[in-house]
This record gives sequence, structure tokens and C-alpha cells, in this order.
Amino acid sequence: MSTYIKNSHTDSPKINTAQMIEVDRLMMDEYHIGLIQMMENAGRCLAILVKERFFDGDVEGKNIVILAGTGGNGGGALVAARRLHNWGAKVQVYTTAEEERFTPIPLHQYRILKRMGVSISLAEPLPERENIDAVLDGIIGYSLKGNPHGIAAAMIHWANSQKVPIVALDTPSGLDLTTGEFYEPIIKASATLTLALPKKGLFACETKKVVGELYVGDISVPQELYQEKGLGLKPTNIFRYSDIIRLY
Ligand SMILES: NC(=O)C1=CN([C@@H]2O[C@H](COP(=O)(O)OP(=O)(O)OC[C@H]3O[C@@H](n4cnc5c(N)ncnc54)[C@H](O)[C@@H]3O)[C@@H](O)[C@H]2O)[C@H](O)CC1
Ligand SMILES: [K+]
Repeated sequence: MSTYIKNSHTDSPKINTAQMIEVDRLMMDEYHIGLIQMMENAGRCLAILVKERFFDGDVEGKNIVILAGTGGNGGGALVAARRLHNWGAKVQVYTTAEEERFTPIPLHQYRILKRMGVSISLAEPLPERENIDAVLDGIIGYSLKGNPHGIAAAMIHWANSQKVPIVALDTPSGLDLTTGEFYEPIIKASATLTLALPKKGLFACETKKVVGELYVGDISVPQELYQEKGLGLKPTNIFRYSDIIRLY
């Protein structure tokens, strides 16, 4: 295993979506760690996981399709797109909506990619390509509301039909991170990189079928934050030896 990725030797707490949203809020409001900082760490971990786990540490010339929604999940995938492009991958980004529909920080990532000349366009139509090496799922994260519909749903069907590794950010799009309920359609990932702490829904009995290998990436949550009132979690040091931990 790469020095960037280690197996977990500690039992970390498993949280629900509401707790994760509270972690994000505390990060920003109480600890002044901005969303842009968290997103950079999320996207960097995702790009490293793809490079190390699926391409033996070198993505030069690899065709990587990145599917991005307009929220925080898409924003992290756009950061990963930037890193993979910088490392020599041929990156193609498809989005669920036009530029003006992106929320502010993901929009910032979108505009950086455009300035870099990375191919980024609305996923209508989705590409008919045969030489794809991997797909990144940044379509929907923990703010999933019901069955994926519209372009997001079309992207999920398209990705599942590609027969190449799909690497999901935070959750396979279509999975409820608290209950593990499958919505329809749902991404069937080869690997999932969740963020900060594992979420309960990733351990429900059928979930492995859509999660694939489960990793968790460090987005720099302070130990002190986990003990704040309203969360009451034990401090956790799962990233002591590496930024990415494999959980199963
Ligand atoms: N600490 C962390 O875990 C961090 C997480 N980050 C990432 O941000 C997402 C959560 O971001 P948010 O902006 O709240 O929303 P999403 O990206 O999950 O989704 C919004 C996006 O999805 C569309 N949508 C929702 N439901 C549906 C549906 N049923 N059909 C179609 N489309 C749907 C919605 O319209 C929006 O476009 C979290 O998961 C992490 O990946 C941050 O990077 C910071 C740290
Ligand atoms: K996702």
C-alpha cells in the first residue's frame, strides 16, 4: 500500500449526516477553517486516492471523467480534477448544471478549471467514449434529497455503464449516509472516499455493494472540535500515520 494510504488500526466513531453537518458548521463558525480549505483537502485526498490506488502512482495520459454537481460534493471533485490535470491526466469534467447555478465556492473551483483550459461542460449530452480509464463521482454528497433525478440521474446511469473504476467522493451518489438506504438510481463505486469521519450509512449490511472499498480522508478537523457541546464525540487520531485511511 502507498505511503499516502494506510489501513486503519483504530476504531473511529461513526457519525450520522446531522453530526457531519454540525462538524462542518463548527469548523467554519467556531474554528474559522473555511469551506475552501476543507474542499481543497477533500479534493486533494480524492486525487491522491485515484492516482495511488488505481494507477500505480502515475496518471500521465489517463482519461479521467469527473462528474460534478453544483454543491460541496461537486466542488471537491473539481479540486481533484485540477490536481489530476496538473499530474498529466486527460481530464474531462461534466456538470449537472450551467456555471451560474453553482454555489459560490464550487463556482470558484469551476472558474479556476476554465482559466486553466480544462474541458468542463454541461453533461447534456453525456459523452459516447470508449477510452475512459476512470470516473469520479462528485454528483451528490450528504445533501441528497430523494431519488436522483434529471441530469444527476442520467450521469449515474451513464457512469455505471462504463465498466471502469468509479471513485465516489464522500458517498456513492444516491446513498443515504445515515441510514444506508439505496435511492434509485445509485452509483456503484469501486471505491469511496468519505471525509473526516466514517458515516453510519456506509456500514449498513448491503452498503458494500455500492461503496466498494471504503476510505476516509483527512480534512483537518481539530481534535478539540469533536468534544464540543452538541457533538460530544471522543477525540480521534485516525490520521496519525497518513491522510487517507482504508476502513474496508
Ligand atoms: N466535512 C465534510 O464532510 C465536508 C464536505 N464537503 C462536501 O460537501 C458535500 C455536501 O455539500 P452540499 O453543498 O451540502 O450538497 P451536495 O453537494 O451533497 O448536493 C447538492 C447538489 O445535489 C443536488 N441534489 C440533491 N438531491 C438531488 C436529487 N435527488 N436529484 C438530483 N439532484 C439532487 C442539489 O440540487 C445540488 O446540486 C459533502 O457531501 C462533501 O462532499 C465539503 O467539501 C466540505 C467538507
Ligand atoms: K458523490
